Amino acid sequence: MSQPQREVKVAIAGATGTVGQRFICLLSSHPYFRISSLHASPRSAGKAYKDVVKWKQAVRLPKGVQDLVVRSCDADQFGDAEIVFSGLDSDVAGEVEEALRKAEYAVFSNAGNFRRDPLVPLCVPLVNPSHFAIVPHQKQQLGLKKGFIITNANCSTTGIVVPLHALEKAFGPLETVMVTTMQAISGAGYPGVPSLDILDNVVPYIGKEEEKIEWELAKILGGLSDDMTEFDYHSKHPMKVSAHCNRVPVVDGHLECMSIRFARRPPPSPQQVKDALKAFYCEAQKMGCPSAPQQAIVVHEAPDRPQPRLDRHDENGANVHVGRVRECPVLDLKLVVLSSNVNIGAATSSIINAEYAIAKGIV
Ligand SMILES: NC(=O)C1=CN([C@@H]2O[C@H](COP(=O)(O)OP(=O)(O)OC[C@H]3O[C@@H](n4cnc5c(N)ncnc54)[C@H](OP(=O)(O)O)[C@@H]3O)[C@@H](O)[C@H]2O)C=CC1
Ligand SMILES: N[C@@H](CC(=O)OP(=O)(O)O)C(=O)O
Repeated sequence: MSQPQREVKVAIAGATGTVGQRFICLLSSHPYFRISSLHASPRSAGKAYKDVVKWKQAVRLPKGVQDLVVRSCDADQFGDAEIVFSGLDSDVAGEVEEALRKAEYAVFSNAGNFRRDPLVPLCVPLVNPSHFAIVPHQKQQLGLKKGFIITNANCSTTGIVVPLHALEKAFGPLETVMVTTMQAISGAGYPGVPSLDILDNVVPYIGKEEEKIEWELAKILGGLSDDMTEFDYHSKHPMKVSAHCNRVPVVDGHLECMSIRFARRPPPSPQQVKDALKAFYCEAQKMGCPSAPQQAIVVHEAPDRPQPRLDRHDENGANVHVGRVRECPVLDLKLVVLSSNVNIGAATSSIINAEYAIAKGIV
């Protein structure tokens, strides 16, 4: 590919939030996406972006957006944008995204509202952009010409599904996945978890998170029916998944410890697994999506890596880091995964999804 011959106007809904701010950072230097409007709640609408945002990024607020007047999320406020990136709170994302789709916008969402919808792809761009093939059916069912919704996954799901997919590609289906997460506080948005709850502490509960991981993996790792109208949810090889989710006092970067069992006997060795993870090269890379990482999975040999503070900024947070690959005395294999929850776990995934959709002529 695959650079389009034109600039593509994009709007950001939820532009003032944690994910919205990442969208602004990433899109401000994008080769062909151009931010045309910013949208947030009625509390922010009508005011200059710089006056309403609580900017928490470690780079300056880009000049091009400072004075943009924030608009509401009513569909008639999105003008001539072709794509809407949504970092909306899930309390409002359902209604807003539905209205935007109906108004013929291509919506790439981080919110959980449509992930289980049988017409909507749940796409981690390093894993299953092949699911975009259901989009014509989504449009046809709803009587739309251009409007559709594509979501990305929960951020903890995203980190682990990349190596799990690489392992399924190399060694066949997985039978069991057990994962314990240590999730950064930025995952809870802003202001998020009160400092008196999280400092000097670990909170062993994140509402609905375990159920999301346990459900989302099967949709992402599964395929599509031959006629491209239904997801198969990995039903030929049912996979048992169990998750424990914890909030830890780290700003960005979710660390996840995982044990897995393969269907195949004997299972691959740790060395074979490391080789397969290093060799993993995905469709978004092949298509030349500008925001895709060079190395999708970085494998560490040092016994104390990956770590959030040291590894979350690699390739602008667009890749996934794996370490401590070793045999598991209960299942087959265990390893540690680190991913940037605000980048590949959120904004970067939506942006690569949109780049891929453009490369495939879906937008
Ligand atoms: N943080 C993360 O790591 C990840 C987050 N997500 C998902 O992404 C979405 C955004 O998360 P995050 O950025 O953390 O959340 P934040 O709470 O930081 O931001 C929420 C955004 O939604 C806007 N909003 C709130 N209420 C309304 C309303 N009534 N009408 C219109 N806009 C409204 C806010 O605008 P205003 O400032 O005006 O109130 C703000 O821009 C959520 O659905 C979340 O589940 C997914 C993966 C990872
Ligand atoms: N719940 C995640 C972030 C998130 O917003 O996930 P979801 O998009 O599934 O609601 C976390 O706290 O780290």
